[in-house]
Amino acid sequence: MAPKKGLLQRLDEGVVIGDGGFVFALEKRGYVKAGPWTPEATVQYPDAVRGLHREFLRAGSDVMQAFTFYASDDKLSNRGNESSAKYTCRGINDAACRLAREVAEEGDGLVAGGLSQTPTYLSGMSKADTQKEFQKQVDVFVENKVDFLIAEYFEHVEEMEWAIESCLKSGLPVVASMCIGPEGDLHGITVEECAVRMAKAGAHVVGINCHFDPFVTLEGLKKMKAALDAAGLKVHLIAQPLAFHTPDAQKQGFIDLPEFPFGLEPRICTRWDMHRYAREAYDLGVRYIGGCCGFEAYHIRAVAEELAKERGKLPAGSEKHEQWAGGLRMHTKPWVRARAGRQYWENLRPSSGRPFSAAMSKPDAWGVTAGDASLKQKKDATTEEELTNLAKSCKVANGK
Ligand code: MET
Ligand SMILES: [Zn+2]
Repeated sequence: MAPKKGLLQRLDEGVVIGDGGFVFALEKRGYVKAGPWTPEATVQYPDAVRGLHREFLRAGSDVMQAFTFYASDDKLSNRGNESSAKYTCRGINDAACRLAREVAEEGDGLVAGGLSQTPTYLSGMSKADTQKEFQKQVDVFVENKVDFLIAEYFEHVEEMEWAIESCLKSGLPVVASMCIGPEGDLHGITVEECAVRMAKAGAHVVGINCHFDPFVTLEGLKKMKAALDAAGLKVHLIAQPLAFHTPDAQKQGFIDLPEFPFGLEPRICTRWDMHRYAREAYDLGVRYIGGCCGFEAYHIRAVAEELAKERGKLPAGSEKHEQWAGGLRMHTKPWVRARAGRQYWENLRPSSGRPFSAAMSKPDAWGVTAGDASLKQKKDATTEEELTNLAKSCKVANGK
């Protein structure tokens, strides 16, 4: 058997499809707790994690991202989290790598180990302290022989540069993806400068994940591309946006919207939104195209179907999904059979079914970020008194 092609060769030759949102999907299924959003499920519920990898593989994902989001030791022991003590940082990351590899081997998938932003940085601690947390995860990724590393969900380019430096020591290809939009990072660095700094730090692929919808994300990527081209920096681009519409989000993205995280459902993108996203991303020159929170397997399948010509194949999951609603030709009712075509779904404006819902919300906009005292993290659980004080500043809870 020919050896597997690596990430960079695949990107040079064509398009690579990423996976979808693990913490969000597994939270809904009952295996991840919203709040800490840590991935101890790799040890507690390996079947659930394995099953989700399989769904994405069947939908067309070329990459199995090991479920190591927020699996730095400091996050696993933040605000009363007992996952570090119970399962250990090493145990959770190691199990994640094994599960991803197991499923990747069932197809032609690549395995990525992932780092994300840390409470250590958010608390204003040093580069050495922050990199110590990264190193614990990178060591496990190297031992498990992952195919590449992905530093994702960073909202400050400074912490991202530190993560890239830690990743590069492994000798593996490094993907760097920030959760920022067209307005740039949370310390006021423009999206253009973030891209240039990630590339200069040595990342092989740079871009954006999470926090914004596919189309806002692509606006950010357009700016990144222009800045990279102007600086003569040759790197590939990655997009892994939300599957929620966020036209009203500000700098801090969807976590600032009042519906985050338990009332976002009316904003979910359709599979047809994802066709448009995949096409626009490809046309912009993005070659690593995937998803983040809210992306389920059918969203990834839509990306794979839109890019079927470019990839020379359809995903296995298309067995149960004829292109452009073709399966509806088998429907019993004539008005539903009439919908068996591309034009119908491209012209549809779906309604929300909620008569008193507005199209947009007002973000919370507390305006604090790393360096602010209110963002200092701690190991102790949040107290009742702290909660009561926080609720006083909360508009929705006070009926405003
Ligand atoms: N790759 C991570 C996941 O899907 C990214 C989460 S962003 C909050 O869980
Ligand atoms: Zn996300």
